Amino acid sequence: MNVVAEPSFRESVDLMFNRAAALMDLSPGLEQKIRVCNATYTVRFGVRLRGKIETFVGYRAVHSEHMEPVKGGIRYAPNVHQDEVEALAALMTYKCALVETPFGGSKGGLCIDPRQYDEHELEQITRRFAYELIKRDLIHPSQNVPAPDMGTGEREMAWIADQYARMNTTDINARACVTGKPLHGGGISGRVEATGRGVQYALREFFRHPEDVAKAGLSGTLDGKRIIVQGLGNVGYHAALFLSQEDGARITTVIERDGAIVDPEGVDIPALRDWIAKHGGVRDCPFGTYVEDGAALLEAECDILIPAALEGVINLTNAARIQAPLIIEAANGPITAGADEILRRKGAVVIPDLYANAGGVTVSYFEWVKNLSHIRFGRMQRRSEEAHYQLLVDELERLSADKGLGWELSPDFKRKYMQGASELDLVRSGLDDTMRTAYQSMREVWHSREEVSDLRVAAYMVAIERVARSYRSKGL
Ligand SMILES: NC(=O)c1ccc[n+]([C@@H]2O[C@H](COP(=O)([O-])OP(=O)(O)OC[C@H]3O[C@@H](n4cnc5c(N)ncnc54)[C@H](O)[C@@H]3O)[C@@H](O)[C@H]2O)c1
Repeated sequence: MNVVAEPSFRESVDLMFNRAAALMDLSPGLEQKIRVCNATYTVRFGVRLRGKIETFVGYRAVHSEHMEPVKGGIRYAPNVHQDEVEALAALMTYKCALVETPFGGSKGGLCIDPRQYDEHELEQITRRFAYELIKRDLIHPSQNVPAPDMGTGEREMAWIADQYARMNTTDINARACVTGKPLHGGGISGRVEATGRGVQYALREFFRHPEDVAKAGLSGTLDGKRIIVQGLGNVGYHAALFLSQEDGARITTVIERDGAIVDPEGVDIPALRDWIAKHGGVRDCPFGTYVEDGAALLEAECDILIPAALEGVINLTNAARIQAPLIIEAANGPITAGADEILRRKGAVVIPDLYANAGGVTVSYFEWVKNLSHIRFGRMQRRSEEAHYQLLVDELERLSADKGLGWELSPDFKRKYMQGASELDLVRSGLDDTMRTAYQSMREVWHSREEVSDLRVAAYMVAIERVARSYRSKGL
C-alpha cells in the first residue's frame, strides 16, 4: 500500500470549510470563530467487569453553540479519538445549519469495540459514560442532545434517557435529553430508518434535475442504476433497501469489513442483512460472489457509489481509480480533502455528507419537538373534520364518475385522507420536504456562481452563511 500524507479528518473538514469561506465575505475573526471547535471534554472512567476494573476513554466535543441545544451522535468504536469527534462535531454544525434544524454542533465517542461485551456489560458502560456527561450538562434537553451513530442505536439511547431521568427526577422534559430512542420510550416513528431514508430522498431530488444528472455523465432516473454500497449498518442497509425496493435501483455490490458480495443482478439486501446478523460478516454468504478484498471494489464500475461506513475510505491512495461518476456520502467524511480535489478534476459529482446524511438529525429534531410538546403526533382529527373529508372524497369520486375518468381512490388513500396522517406519514413528508429544500438552497449557489464548482462548496457556503448570520445577530 502507498503511504501518502493525508490531513487528519478534522483538518480535512477545515480544508473544505476554507474552500467555501474563501468565496465568502466574512471577517477573518468571524471565519475563525465559526471554524474552530469550542471545547472537547475527555473523560476516563472505570467500570468493574468480569471481576476487574476496566478504564474507558470517552469524548464529547461541542463545536458551535450559536444555537442551543447542540446536537450530535455518540459513536462506539475502538479507535475513536479527539480529532475525529471534533471533525464530526463540526460537520454537525454545518449539517444542522444546512437543513435548518435549530441546533449547534456536537459529537461524542467512546473507545470501545462493542462486539467484545455482552448486553449487560454494555449497559453498565453506557450508563457510567452517560453519568459523566450528564453531570457536566453535556447531556441535557436544552443544552446538549445526543443521538445514535456508528456502533450505537435505540438500545443505548434508551439507557442514556433512563440514566438522565434517574439523575433529574423533576425534569418534565427529561425524555428530550437524547433522540433516537425506541418508540415505546419516547422515540418517533421512522427515526431508525431516517438517515438511510434521507439518502434515498437526496438521490431522488438529485435525479429530479436532469441538468445536474448530466453533470455526472448520467441520464434518466434511479430505475436500473447500478449501486455499490460500503457498510450494511443502520445507514447503508436502509439506503440500499429503499433504493432497491422502491426506486428500481440495483445494489450490485455490498462491501463489509470482512469482504464484499457481488451480484450484477442486484444483491438481496434483507437476506444479506439477516446473514450478517447471524454469521457476523459476509464471508461464505450464498447471495452472490464473495470477494475478500472488499475495499478494492470501491473502485469498481457502477453508476452510484454510496460509502456508508467510515471516514477517509476514499483518499489519495485510491481516488484516481474511483470509477463512479456519482458518489453520495452517506457516511461522515468518507472522502478526504485531497481525494475530493482529485474527484472534482475527474468530473465526478459528489453529494456531500453534510447534506446526504442529514435525515438522521432532521427526524431527531421531530422527536425532540415531540418530547418537548408532550403530544402524540398524527392522531385522529375531530369528527367534524372527518365528515368534511368524507364530503371531499365523495366529491372527488363523483367528479371522476361524471367525467368518465374511471378514477378509483384506493382504500389506503381514503383511510389516510379521512383520519389524518399517521406519525410516520408526517415524519416522512417532513423529511422529504427538508431534503428537497436543502438541495434547492445548495443548488442555487452551485448554479448561480461560476466559481462555485461543486455541491460540497455550495453546501458549506449556505451553512456557513447561516451560522455567521446567527452570530452577527446575537453577538458572540
Ligand atoms: N446512524 C445515524 O443516524 C447516522 C446519521 C448520520 C451519519 N451517520 C454516519 O453514517 C456512517 C455509518 O453509521 P451507522 O450508524 O450506519 O453505523 P453502524 O455501526 O450501524 O454500521 C456501520 C457498518 O459499516 C461496517 N463497516 C465497518 N468498518 C468497515 C470497513 N472497513 N469496510 C466496510 N464496512 C465496514 C460495519 O460492519 C457496519 O455494518 C458513519 O459515518 C456515521 O457517522 C450515521
